[in-house]
Amino acid sequence: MFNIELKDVSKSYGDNEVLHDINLSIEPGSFTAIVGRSGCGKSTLLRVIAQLEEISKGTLSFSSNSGSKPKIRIMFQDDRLIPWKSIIKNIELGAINNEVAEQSLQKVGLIDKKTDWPDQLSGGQKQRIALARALASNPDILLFDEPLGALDALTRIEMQNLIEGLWQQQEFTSLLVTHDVTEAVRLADRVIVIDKGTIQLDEKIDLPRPRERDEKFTYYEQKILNQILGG
Ligand SMILES: Nc1ncnc2c1ncn2[C@@H]1O[C@H](COP(=O)(O)OP(=O)(O)OP(=O)(O)O)[C@@H](O)[C@H]1O
Repeated sequence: MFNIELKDVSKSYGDNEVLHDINLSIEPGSFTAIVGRSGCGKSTLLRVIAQLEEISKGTLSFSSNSGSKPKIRIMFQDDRLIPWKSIIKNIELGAINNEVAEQSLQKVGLIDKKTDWPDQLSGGQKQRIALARALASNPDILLFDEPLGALDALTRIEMQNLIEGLWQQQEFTSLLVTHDVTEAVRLADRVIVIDKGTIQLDEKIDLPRPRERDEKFTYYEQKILNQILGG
């Protein structure tokens, strides 16, 4: 299990400094949500952690007892399935073998779709397949870049429950970028609010699971929303 450590991390695109001196330590197996206004740098932070972007300043490190490198997977708003491969073949791309791919498909409840083509599935089903593909590789760290943003409200809640359940089972470290504060409070142990490339609020969510939208839940929602809107 890996600790993710960012020290004084900045990221610029030309003259545009998108992240400024970010200091962040993320514990192994934790679930962190990153929220903030559009364009505040959420996705950039995720891509930096995924090492899809080079940082301009500071250090990013992953520490563990084993000394090995973490396996990091990322899930996007679009499913990124390969249209000319069947569902099971898509999942096998992430899996060690066929058996693991089938288990993963079972976990997301779509084993009966294994010989279908991506085009034959709904948007919600395709996102479940994308999740199955990411999980089939048994990642240490799973990054979610607004993966539920295009789904209808009911499918979204179903997916949230699925992600929560699988995270509890497989114990990977989760980082979720979302616009939806309710989603962040429902899923995360910790919610980070970013504005203008810096961390404005780092809130521990101290609620039992599964979470109910009770008084304490709405307290967190309101506090986080106020920070985003007022910050
Ligand atoms: N590849 C890039 N080249 C240049 N500028 C970029 C690049 N990627 C992002 N940016 C800029 O960095 C800033 C932050 O973008 P980012 O995608 O991280 O924001 P975000 O908070 O995820 O936004 P949204 O919620 O709208 O997805 C924006 O001003 C954006 O234009």
